Amino acid sequence: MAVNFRYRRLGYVALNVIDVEKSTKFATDVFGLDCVGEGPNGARFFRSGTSHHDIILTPAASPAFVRSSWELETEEDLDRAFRHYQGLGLNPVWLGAGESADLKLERAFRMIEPVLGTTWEYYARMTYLTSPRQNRLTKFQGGKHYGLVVPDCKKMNDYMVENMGFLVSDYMEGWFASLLRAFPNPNHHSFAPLQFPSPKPVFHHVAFMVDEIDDIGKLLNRAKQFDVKIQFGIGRHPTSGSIHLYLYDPDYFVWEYTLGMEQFPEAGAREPRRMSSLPENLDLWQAVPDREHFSKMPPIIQAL
Ligand SMILES: CC(C)c1ccc(C(=O)O)c(O)c1O
Ligand SMILES: [Fe+2]
Repeated sequence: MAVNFRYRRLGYVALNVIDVEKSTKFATDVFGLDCVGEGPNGARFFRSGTSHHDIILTPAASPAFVRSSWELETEEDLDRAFRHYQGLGLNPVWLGAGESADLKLERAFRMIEPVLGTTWEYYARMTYLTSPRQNRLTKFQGGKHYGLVVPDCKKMNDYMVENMGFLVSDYMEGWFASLLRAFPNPNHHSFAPLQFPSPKPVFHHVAFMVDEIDDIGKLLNRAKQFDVKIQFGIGRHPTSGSIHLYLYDPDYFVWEYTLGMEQFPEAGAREPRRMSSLPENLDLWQAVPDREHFSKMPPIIQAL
Protein backbone atom coordinates (compact mmCIF):
# COMPACT_ATOMS: atom_id res chain seq x y z
CA MET A 1 0.00 0.00 0.00
CA ALA A 2 1.46 3.39 -1.05
CA VAL A 3 2.93 5.33 1.88
CA ASN A 4 1.76 8.93 2.28
CA PHE A 5 3.79 10.08 5.29
CA ARG A 6 7.35 11.42 5.54
CA TYR A 7 10.02 10.41 8.02
CA ARG A 8 12.30 12.93 9.70
CA ARG A 9 14.57 10.50 11.53
CA LEU A 10 14.94 7.51 13.82
CA GLY A 11 13.83 9.14 17.07
CA TYR A 12 14.96 6.74 19.77
CA VAL A 13 15.57 3.13 20.63
CA ALA A 14 14.31 1.56 23.89
CA LEU A 15 16.38 -1.20 25.49
CA ASN A 16 15.99 -3.25 28.66
CA VAL A 17 19.24 -3.59 30.60
CA ILE A 18 20.24 -5.64 33.63
CA ASP A 19 22.24 -3.08 35.59
CA VAL A 20 21.14 0.43 34.72
CA GLU A 21 24.03 1.98 36.69
CA LYS A 22 26.61 0.06 34.69
CA SER A 23 24.83 0.78 31.42
CA THR A 24 24.59 4.47 32.30
CA LYS A 25 28.34 4.58 32.90
CA PHE A 26 28.91 3.04 29.49
CA ALA A 27 26.44 5.39 27.76
CA THR A 28 27.94 8.51 29.35
CA ASP A 29 31.62 7.90 30.17
CA VAL A 30 32.45 5.72 27.17
CA PHE A 31 29.87 6.54 24.50
CA GLY A 32 29.56 10.24 25.36
CA LEU A 33 25.80 10.72 25.77
CA ASP A 34 24.13 12.88 28.44
CA CYS A 35 21.78 11.27 30.92
CA VAL A 36 18.79 13.64 31.01
CA GLY A 37 16.79 12.03 33.76
CA GLU A 38 14.54 9.21 34.81
CA GLY A 39 11.09 8.03 33.77
CA PRO A 40 8.68 5.35 35.00
CA ASN A 41 10.11 1.97 36.15
CA GLY A 42 13.57 3.42 36.65
CA ALA A 43 13.99 4.14 32.92
CA ARG A 44 16.85 6.50 32.06
CA PHE A 45 16.82 8.89 29.12
CA PHE A 46 19.97 9.77 27.17
CA ARG A 47 20.52 12.46 24.56
CA SER A 48 23.12 13.29 21.94
CA GLY A 49 21.71 16.65 20.84
CA THR A 50 18.74 18.95 21.27
CA SER A 51 15.99 16.30 21.25
CA HIS A 52 15.04 15.13 24.74
CA HIS A 53 16.32 11.60 24.16
CA ASP A 54 17.84 9.24 21.61
CA ILE A 55 17.86 6.13 23.75
CA ILE A 56 15.96 4.85 26.81
CA LEU A 57 17.51 2.23 29.10
CA THR A 58 15.12 0.49 31.51
CA PRO A 59 16.24 -1.93 34.24
CA ALA A 60 14.87 -5.45 33.76
CA ALA A 61 15.64 -9.07 34.66
CA SER A 62 17.19 -9.68 31.22
CA PRO A 63 18.41 -7.47 28.40
CA ALA A 64 16.23 -7.02 25.30
CA PHE A 65 15.39 -4.68 22.45
CA VAL A 66 11.96 -3.22 23.28
CA ARG A 67 11.02 -0.86 20.42
CA SER A 68 12.14 1.82 18.00
CA SER A 69 10.43 5.19 17.75
CA TRP A 70 10.32 7.21 14.54
CA GLU A 71 9.95 10.95 14.13
CA LEU A 72 7.77 12.10 11.22
CA GLU A 73 7.97 15.55 9.67
CA THR A 74 4.60 16.94 10.82
CA GLU A 75 1.56 16.18 12.96
CA GLU A 76 -0.34 15.71 9.66
CA ASP A 77 2.17 13.02 8.68
CA LEU A 78 1.46 11.36 12.01
CA ASP A 79 -2.28 11.25 11.33
CA ARG A 80 -1.67 9.96 7.81
CA ALA A 81 0.65 7.24 9.17
CA PHE A 82 -1.97 6.20 11.73
CA ARG A 83 -4.63 5.85 9.01
CA HIS A 84 -2.15 4.06 6.74
CA TYR A 85 -1.43 1.38 9.34
CA GLN A 86 -5.15 1.13 10.15
CA GLY A 87 -5.72 0.47 6.45
CA LEU A 88 -3.15 -2.31 6.58
CA GLY A 89 -5.04 -3.87 9.48
CA LEU A 90 -2.16 -3.42 11.94
CA ASN A 91 -4.36 -1.86 14.66
CA PRO A 92 -2.20 1.14 15.60
CA VAL A 93 -2.97 2.47 19.09
CA TRP A 94 -2.49 6.04 20.34
CA LEU A 95 -0.50 6.34 23.56
CA GLY A 96 -2.44 7.78 26.49
CA ALA A 97 -1.70 11.37 27.50
CA GLY A 98 0.27 10.17 30.55
CA GLU A 99 2.61 7.91 28.61
CA SER A 100 3.16 10.49 25.85
CA ALA A 101 4.02 13.05 28.53
CA ASP A 102 6.45 10.61 30.22
CA LEU A 103 8.14 10.14 26.84
CA LYS A 104 8.19 13.91 26.19
CA LEU A 105 6.12 13.43 23.05
CA GLU A 106 3.18 15.59 21.92
CA ARG A 107 1.25 12.60 20.52
CA ALA A 108 2.42 9.13 19.53
CA PHE A 109 1.04 5.79 18.43
CA ARG A 110 2.40 2.25 18.39
CA MET A 111 1.88 -0.69 16.11
CA ILE A 112 3.40 -4.13 15.63
CA GLU A 113 4.89 -4.93 12.22
CA PRO A 114 3.67 -8.35 11.11
CA VAL A 115 6.93 -9.92 9.84
CA LEU A 116 8.94 -10.12 13.05
CA GLY A 117 6.47 -8.72 15.57
CA THR A 118 8.60 -5.74 16.66
CA THR A 119 7.00 -2.63 18.12
CA TRP A 120 7.18 0.61 16.14
CA GLU A 121 6.26 3.94 17.67
CA TYR A 122 5.62 7.10 15.65
CA TYR A 123 5.48 10.73 16.73
CA ALA A 124 6.12 14.15 15.21
CA ARG A 125 7.19 16.33 18.16
CA MET A 126 9.57 15.50 20.98
CA THR A 127 10.55 18.10 23.58
CA TYR A 128 13.41 20.26 22.31
CA LEU A 129 16.14 21.09 24.83
CA THR A 130 18.00 24.36 24.59
CA SER A 131 20.38 23.75 27.51
CA PRO A 132 23.86 22.80 26.23
CA ARG A 133 24.93 19.19 26.65
CA GLN A 134 27.29 18.72 29.57
CA ASN A 135 29.17 15.76 28.08
CA ARG A 136 32.06 17.09 26.01
CA LEU A 137 33.47 13.75 24.84
CA THR A 138 31.95 13.69 21.34
CA LYS A 139 30.29 15.93 18.78
CA PHE A 140 27.31 13.93 17.56
CA GLN A 141 25.97 14.76 14.12
CA GLY A 142 22.36 13.81 14.92
CA GLY A 143 21.75 10.80 12.64
CA LYS A 144 21.18 7.28 13.98
CA HIS A 145 20.38 3.81 12.75
CA TYR A 146 19.91 0.33 14.15
CA GLY A 147 20.13 -3.23 12.93
CA LEU A 148 18.31 -6.43 13.88
CA VAL A 149 19.23 -10.03 13.10
CA VAL A 150 16.09 -11.47 11.53
CA PRO A 151 15.24 -14.94 10.20
CA ASP A 152 14.35 -13.67 6.70
CA CYS A 153 15.99 -10.43 5.58
CA LYS A 154 14.29 -10.32 2.18
CA LYS A 155 10.83 -10.74 3.69
CA MET A 156 11.45 -7.95 6.22
CA ASN A 157 13.00 -5.77 3.50
CA ASP A 158 10.06 -6.23 1.14
CA TYR A 159 7.45 -5.54 3.80
CA MET A 160 9.19 -2.35 4.85
CA VAL A 161 9.59 -1.13 1.28
CA GLU A 162 6.04 -1.95 0.26
CA ASN A 163 4.26 -0.81 3.41
CA MET A 164 6.43 1.28 5.73
CA GLY A 165 8.03 3.99 3.59
CA PHE A 166 11.60 2.64 3.38
CA LEU A 167 13.85 2.55 0.31
CA VAL A 168 16.75 0.19 -0.34
CA SER A 169 20.12 1.94 -0.55
CA ASP A 170 22.20 -1.27 -0.86
CA TYR A 171 21.82 -4.98 -0.14
CA MET A 172 24.21 -7.91 0.10
CA GLU A 173 23.96 -10.56 -2.59
CA GLY A 174 21.75 -13.40 -1.33
CA TRP A 175 19.83 -10.80 0.72
CA PHE A 176 21.67 -11.53 3.95
CA ALA A 177 21.64 -7.82 4.73
CA SER A 178 19.81 -4.80 3.42
CA LEU A 179 20.36 -1.16 4.26
CA LEU A 180 17.17 0.84 4.24
CA ARG A 181 16.66 4.58 4.31
CA ALA A 182 13.60 6.19 5.86
CA PHE A 183 12.38 8.40 3.00
CA PRO A 184 13.05 11.33 2.69
CA ASN A 185 15.74 11.23 5.43
CA PRO A 186 18.98 11.50 3.41
CA ASN A 187 21.08 9.08 5.47
CA HIS A 188 22.15 5.95 3.57
CA HIS A 189 20.27 3.87 6.12
CA SER A 190 18.27 4.20 9.29
CA PHE A 191 17.41 0.52 9.63
CA ALA A 192 19.18 -2.70 8.64
CA PRO A 193 17.62 -6.18 8.70
CA LEU A 194 20.46 -8.73 8.81
CA GLN A 195 20.20 -12.46 8.22
CA PHE A 196 23.22 -13.76 10.11
CA PRO A 197 23.22 -17.35 11.41
CA SER A 198 21.47 -17.07 14.75
CA PRO A 199 19.04 -19.38 16.56
CA LYS A 200 16.81 -16.43 17.41
CA PRO A 201 16.27 -12.82 16.31
CA VAL A 202 18.69 -10.54 18.18
CA PHE A 203 19.46 -6.84 18.45
CA HIS A 204 22.54 -6.29 16.32
CA HIS A 205 23.54 -2.66 16.96
CA VAL A 206 22.55 0.96 17.39
CA ALA A 207 24.64 3.59 15.63
CA PHE A 208 25.18 7.29 16.23
CA MET A 209 26.69 9.51 13.52
CA VAL A 210 29.60 11.65 14.69
CA ASP A 211 31.18 14.77 13.25
CA GLU A 212 34.88 14.07 12.88
CA ILE A 213 37.54 11.36 12.85
CA ASP A 214 38.82 12.55 16.24
CA ASP A 215 35.54 11.34 17.76
CA ILE A 216 36.26 7.80 16.58
CA GLY A 217 39.93 7.85 17.60
CA LYS A 218 39.01 9.08 21.07
CA LEU A 219 36.30 6.40 21.40
CA LEU A 220 38.89 3.75 20.63
CA ASN A 221 41.11 5.04 23.41
CA ARG A 222 38.21 5.26 25.87
CA ALA A 223 37.36 1.65 25.03
CA LYS A 224 40.91 0.69 26.04
CA GLN A 225 40.80 2.86 29.15
CA PHE A 226 37.49 1.37 30.37
CA ASP A 227 38.33 -2.16 29.23
CA VAL A 228 35.41 -2.25 26.81
CA LYS A 229 35.36 -4.99 24.14
CA ILE A 230 35.43 -3.95 20.51
CA GLN A 231 32.95 -5.77 18.25
CA PHE A 232 34.08 -4.35 14.87
CA GLY A 233 36.54 -1.73 13.63
CA ILE A 234 38.06 0.63 13.18
CA GLY A 235 37.03 0.05 9.61
CA ARG A 236 35.19 1.52 6.65
CA HIS A 237 31.93 0.18 5.26
CA PRO A 238 31.90 -0.32 1.47
CA THR A 239 28.13 0.29 1.51
CA SER A 240 27.58 3.68 3.15
CA GLY A 241 31.27 4.63 2.88
CA SER A 242 31.34 5.46 6.59
CA ILE A 243 34.21 4.93 9.02
CA HIS A 244 33.01 2.82 11.92
CA LEU A 245 33.80 1.54 15.41
CA TYR A 246 31.48 -0.83 17.31
CA LEU A 247 31.68 -1.54 21.07
CA TYR A 248 29.93 -4.04 23.35
CA ASP A 249 28.14 -2.55 26.34
CA PRO A 250 27.75 -4.48 29.65
CA ASP A 251 24.76 -6.49 28.27
CA TYR A 252 26.40 -7.18 24.87
CA PHE A 253 24.31 -4.57 23.13
CA VAL A 254 26.53 -3.20 20.38
CA TRP A 255 26.89 0.57 19.98
CA GLU A 256 28.47 2.05 16.82
CA TYR A 257 30.05 5.40 15.99
CA THR A 258 29.75 6.10 12.28
CA LEU A 259 31.31 8.96 10.34
CA GLY A 260 30.74 10.13 6.78
CA MET A 261 27.72 8.17 5.62
CA GLU A 262 26.55 8.64 2.02
CA GLN A 263 23.67 11.10 1.72
CA PHE A 264 20.79 10.54 -0.70
CA PRO A 265 18.84 13.30 -2.46
CA GLU A 266 15.06 13.13 -2.26
CA ALA A 267 14.74 13.06 -6.06
CA GLY A 268 17.11 11.44 -8.53
CA ALA A 269 18.76 9.08 -6.02
CA ARG A 270 21.02 6.32 -7.36
CA GLU A 271 19.73 2.79 -7.71
CA PRO A 272 20.38 0.21 -4.94
CA ARG A 273 23.60 -1.78 -5.39
CA ARG A 274 23.92 -5.54 -5.08
CA MET A 275 27.05 -5.80 -2.93
CA SER A 276 29.44 -8.73 -2.81
CA SER A 277 29.27 -10.80 0.36
CA LEU A 278 32.77 -12.27 0.02
CA PRO A 279 34.80 -11.66 3.21
CA GLU A 280 37.36 -9.54 1.33
CA ASN A 281 34.55 -7.18 0.26
CA LEU A 282 32.96 -6.67 3.67
CA ASP A 283 35.22 -3.91 4.91
CA LEU A 284 37.36 -1.44 2.95
CA TRP A 285 40.05 -1.53 5.66
CA GLN A 286 39.78 -5.31 6.13
CA ALA A 287 38.31 -4.98 9.63
CA VAL A 288 36.80 -8.26 10.81
CA PRO A 289 33.81 -8.36 13.18
CA ASP A 290 34.01 -10.34 16.42
CA ARG A 291 31.88 -13.46 16.13
CA GLU A 292 32.88 -15.04 19.45
CA HIS A 293 30.26 -13.14 21.44
CA PHE A 294 27.51 -13.21 18.83
CA SER A 295 25.39 -15.64 20.86
CA LYS A 296 25.31 -13.11 23.73
CA MET A 297 23.61 -10.39 21.70
CA PRO A 298 20.28 -9.58 23.44
CA PRO A 299 16.98 -10.82 22.01
CA ILE A 300 14.16 -8.80 20.54
CA ILE A 301 10.82 -8.50 22.33
CA GLN A 302 8.37 -9.85 19.75
CA ALA A 303 4.69 -9.16 20.26
CA LEU A 304 3.49 -11.77 17.77
C1 LIG B 1 27.95 -4.70 9.93
C2 LIG B 1 26.63 -4.09 9.69
C3 LIG B 1 25.63 -5.04 9.22
C4 LIG B 1 26.71 -2.86 8.80
C5 LIG B 1 27.03 -2.91 7.44
C6 LIG B 1 27.14 -1.74 6.71
C7 LIG B 1 26.93 -0.50 7.32
C8 LIG B 1 27.12 0.77 6.55
O1 LIG B 1 27.19 0.69 5.33
O2 LIG B 1 27.21 1.84 7.17
C9 LIG B 1 26.58 -0.45 8.68
O3 LIG B 1 26.36 0.71 9.32
C10 LIG B 1 26.48 -1.64 9.41
O4 LIG B 1 26.19 -1.56 10.71
FE1 LIG C 1 25.62 0.32 11.42
